[in-house]
Amino acid sequence: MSVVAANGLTKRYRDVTALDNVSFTLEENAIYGLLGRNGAGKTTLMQLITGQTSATSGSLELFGEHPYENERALMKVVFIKESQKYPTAYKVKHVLSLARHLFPNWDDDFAQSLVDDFNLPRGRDVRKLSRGMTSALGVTIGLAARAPLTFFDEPYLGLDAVARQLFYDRLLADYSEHPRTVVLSTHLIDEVADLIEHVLLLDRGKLVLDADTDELRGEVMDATGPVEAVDDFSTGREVLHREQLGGVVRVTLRGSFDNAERMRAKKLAIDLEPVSLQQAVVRLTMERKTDR
Ligand SMILES: Nc1ncnc2c1ncn2[C@@H]1O[C@H](COP(=O)(O)OP(=O)(O)OP(=O)(O)O)[C@@H](O)[C@H]1O
Repeated sequence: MSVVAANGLTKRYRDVTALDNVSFTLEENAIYGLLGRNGAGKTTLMQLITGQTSATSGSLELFGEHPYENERALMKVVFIKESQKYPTAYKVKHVLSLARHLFPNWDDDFAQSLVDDFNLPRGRDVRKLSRGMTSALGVTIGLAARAPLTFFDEPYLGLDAVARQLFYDRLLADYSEHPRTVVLSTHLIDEVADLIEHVLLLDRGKLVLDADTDELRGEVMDATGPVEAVDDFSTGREVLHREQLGGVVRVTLRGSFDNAERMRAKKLAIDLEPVSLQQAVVRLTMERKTDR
């Protein structure tokens, strides 16, 4: 059984179609990157899966059940967002004890070690935490909850680079000991590129990419060389981007590049280079734009 199964999922708000006929599954024990530009529909999708809103049409299953107002299914989920609000007059330690009661798989030792790692002041009122400390508290809860399905909706925006790296390291180490399904929604794509195994890319409500990260890396390449040779080599491949300077052109291509093809590129004096995940995502979303 898939952890999440969405079929033809659509969410409309008056004149905005936030999600448009989206179908995908989230499987057990994998780290997903939920990517897309501002307003692409990422938060809406996470809100639907976590039962915070209902779909206009389409079907959605969470652990085989309908998520809306379904406590049993939702017990298995933790959703951490950037602007997380906590009860007023709560101190950090109170938030942690609340979390201990909310999440069945909560690991208190792990939570305490994260509090130390992030230098969180246990006795401080949550309203008086800095932005970064608030993010660190969210990250601590999201990790220590060890929920079978964990969502991080950019909760680490306030974290500095060192703290973000700490988060990635702790996530990876804990995930390898306690595998679960993790969804990271982020704009810092290159930072998480080595972490995410699968990419879901939304573009204006549509799911434009649902691919394993490694496969994607192998199928999006920059080819640079003499115009005629590159144009010849591009035939049969999707051209995501093209830049020409005099007689030299660089194109971003999507397709398969086996050894024979790489040899052919070499013979044609074409320099073939894989693009970063961030670059691939930028090209894929920009290409859609010029499509319309
Ligand atoms: N409650 C709402 N009422 C009306 N429109 C909404 C509502 N929530 C979201 N939208 C619209 O739906 C679209 C998708 O928004 P969503 O927050 O899901 O995007 P996102 O990918 O999470 O964006 P970001 O990266 O900026 O956080 C946007 O056009 C947004 O304005």
